Amino acid sequence: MSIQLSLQGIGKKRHGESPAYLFREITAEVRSGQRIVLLGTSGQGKTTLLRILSRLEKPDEGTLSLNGRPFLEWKPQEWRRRVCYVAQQPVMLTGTVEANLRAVSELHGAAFDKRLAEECMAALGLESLDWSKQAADLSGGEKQRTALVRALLLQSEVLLLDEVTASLDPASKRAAERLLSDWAQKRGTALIWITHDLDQAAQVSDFIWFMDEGRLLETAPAEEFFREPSTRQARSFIRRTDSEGSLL
Ligand SMILES: Nc1ncnc2c1ncn2[C@@H]1O[C@H](COP(=O)(O)OP(=O)(O)OP(=O)(O)O)[C@@H](O)[C@H]1O
Repeated sequence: MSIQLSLQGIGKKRHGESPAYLFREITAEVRSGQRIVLLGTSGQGKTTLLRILSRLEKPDEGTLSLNGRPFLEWKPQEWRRRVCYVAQQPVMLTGTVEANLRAVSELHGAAFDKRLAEECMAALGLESLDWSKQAADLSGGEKQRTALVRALLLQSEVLLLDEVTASLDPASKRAAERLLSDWAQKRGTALIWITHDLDQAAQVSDFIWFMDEGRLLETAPAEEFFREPSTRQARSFIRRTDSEGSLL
């Protein structure tokens, strides 16, 4: 499998004048079709890291490369088409559901694949949603699923998923997990997925990245991570998360 995205010594300083780092020395590789779950307690900087990976924020240290080409050699929009960030709070554009679904292809001058959009909407239980409805009038869960489909239609090489099932009911959550895993397997899209739900993490991951104390402390095959985490911090994280259900 080819390496798609490479992170070399990525660091981000804390806001303000403080010389302290939110995280640093993040080095890892992401290969085609890998399903990676990014775990860690609140405030470790998981969202910030994903935003750096899609170039919505700049790192203070280190470099990224995509398919062997350093990030500064890519136009930001070209990069973001390939490394797509899906936020926890879906941002709906003004206009209809259909306008939202078409927005991505319009932005990138590509043909709109209506059939693919219909298939994805149906896979997420939105087959009867009226596409002429104003996106602003959708429920939270409908918005989250529509935003996910809109991102899938970009057909990026890497999808960065920030708690994208947080406002879904259990059946819709399972449907999203299935769709995204199938998507990774069939298309070779790599997924980096933040979740606080350890059952979901075990379900949707091949690899776990675990952040703590401002570092990427573990990168391990998921089965190995859950069976025998190699750091005291990860053991304690799993114990606490298991006993509390989640660590929001
Ligand atoms: N330069 C910075 N960029 C982003 N966040 C920063 C920075 N400096 C300090 N912070 C703080 O660090 C935390 C990082 O938040 P972030 O959402 O990235 O973490 P997270 O691990 O995803 O948390 P959660 O699991 O709660 O979503 C926030 O409390 C933020 O205010």
